[in-house]
Order: sequence, then structure tokens, then C-alpha cells
Amino acid sequence: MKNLETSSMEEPEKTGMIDTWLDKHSSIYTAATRHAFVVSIRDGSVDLSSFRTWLGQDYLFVRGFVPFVANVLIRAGKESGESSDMEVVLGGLASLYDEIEWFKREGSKWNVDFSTIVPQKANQEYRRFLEALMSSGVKYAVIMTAFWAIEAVYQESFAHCLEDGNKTPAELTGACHRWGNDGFKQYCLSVKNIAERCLENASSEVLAEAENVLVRVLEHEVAFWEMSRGGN
Ligand SMILES: Cc1ncc(CN)c(N)n1
Repeated sequence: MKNLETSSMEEPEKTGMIDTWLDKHSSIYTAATRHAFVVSIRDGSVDLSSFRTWLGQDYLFVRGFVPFVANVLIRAGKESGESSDMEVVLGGLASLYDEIEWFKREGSKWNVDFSTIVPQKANQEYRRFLEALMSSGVKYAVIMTAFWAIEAVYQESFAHCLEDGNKTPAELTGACHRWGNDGFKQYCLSVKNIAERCLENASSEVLAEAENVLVRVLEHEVAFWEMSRGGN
């Protein structure tokens, strides 16, 4: 099983369209990556019932994310023109097996019975958005940009909970390491470089669509954190 925690091949960071868009939309990017829920994990004030809500809802989200990543994998095989894309996406897909097993262990630890949980509105809307992205009319550059943003928000958020000065409760550091570790960071960088390569050759229409999709992912991520805190 691919372990993204130990596969930290250094990937050079390049500046491209995505960084330009993140600068342009910095307030929603910050809202997604420094949400009050995440900050509350980092400063130790987190409400554990919110954490349990997040755990149950994210388990359901991840089950819907697996077919999305499988769709990205199929496109990487057919549309990318770069054979190494497939390995990067396959690594991410394989690691979702471990992630689901991790969720099940956490569910038992926190007494969250996944079989009784129904997806809340923000979760349903996010999953519907992913389904729309899987339609064949969506360009590879666009789905790759979305894929990067989905993974990067978690990487940035949970890495923040592990940075110097954190007061993250010991029982939550497992969640933070899952997405905040260096291997996951390198994997996100690999996905970003794929997206950037595709965007370099994209038409202005595709660029506009990718930018829009990036912002929509960030909005869905904010709504997901809000839901975890009892927002909707
Ligand atoms: C809502 C959400 N966004 C992103 C991830 C990271 N795959 C996640 N598990 N859940």
C-alpha cells in the first residue's frame, strides 16, 4: 500500500497560474486554510462534539471522494500525455484506502457510529459538485486544479495545527499528522505541478473555468468546516 508519509521525493515548487489565483482570491483561501475550526484544534480550544461531527461527515465525504480520484486517475491515463501523472494520482488513490481504515479506527475511538450518520447539506452540496466535475466535458486541467485544491486545503490546515507553538490536544494529533505530514505536502506539490503544466497550455476559456472551480472548492471547504461547527 502506498504510504504518502514516507514517499517524500522532493518536488520543486514553481510559480504559475495557481499562485496567481491564490493571491487574487487570498481572502477565501485564508478562510479555507485558517478556519476557526482548524484554529481551535491548533489552540486546543476545539469543541470535541464539533470534532466528532467533522469526523463522521468527513468519513462520508471521503467515500464520495474515492470515485472522484478514480475519475482523475482514468483521465491521467487517457488525457495527460505524461506517464508520471498516473503514478502520482494512483498514490493518492491508494492512500485513501488507509484513510478510510483510519476513519474507522477513529470512529470507534470517538464513539461515532458511521452507519447512522447522514450527510449534512454542505456535505451533499460538495459531493454533488464533485460529481459534476466528473462529467466528460470537464477538461483535465480543470479537474486537476480542483483535485489539487481539495487536497491542499487539508494539507495547509492540518500542517498549521502542527506548527511551532501549537497546543493541539494529543488525541487529535493523529488527524493532523494524516494530512499535515511532509509526504502529503510533497504529494500535493506533485499534483500542483501537474495542474500547472496543464494550465500552461490551456485556452483562456479553460483558464477561466479552472479559476472558477478553484474558488468554488475553497467555498465548499469553508462551508464544510462551518458545518462541522454546527453551521448547517
Ligand atoms: C472536506 C474534505 N476536503 C479535503 C479532504 C482531503 N482529501 C477531505 N478529507 N475532506
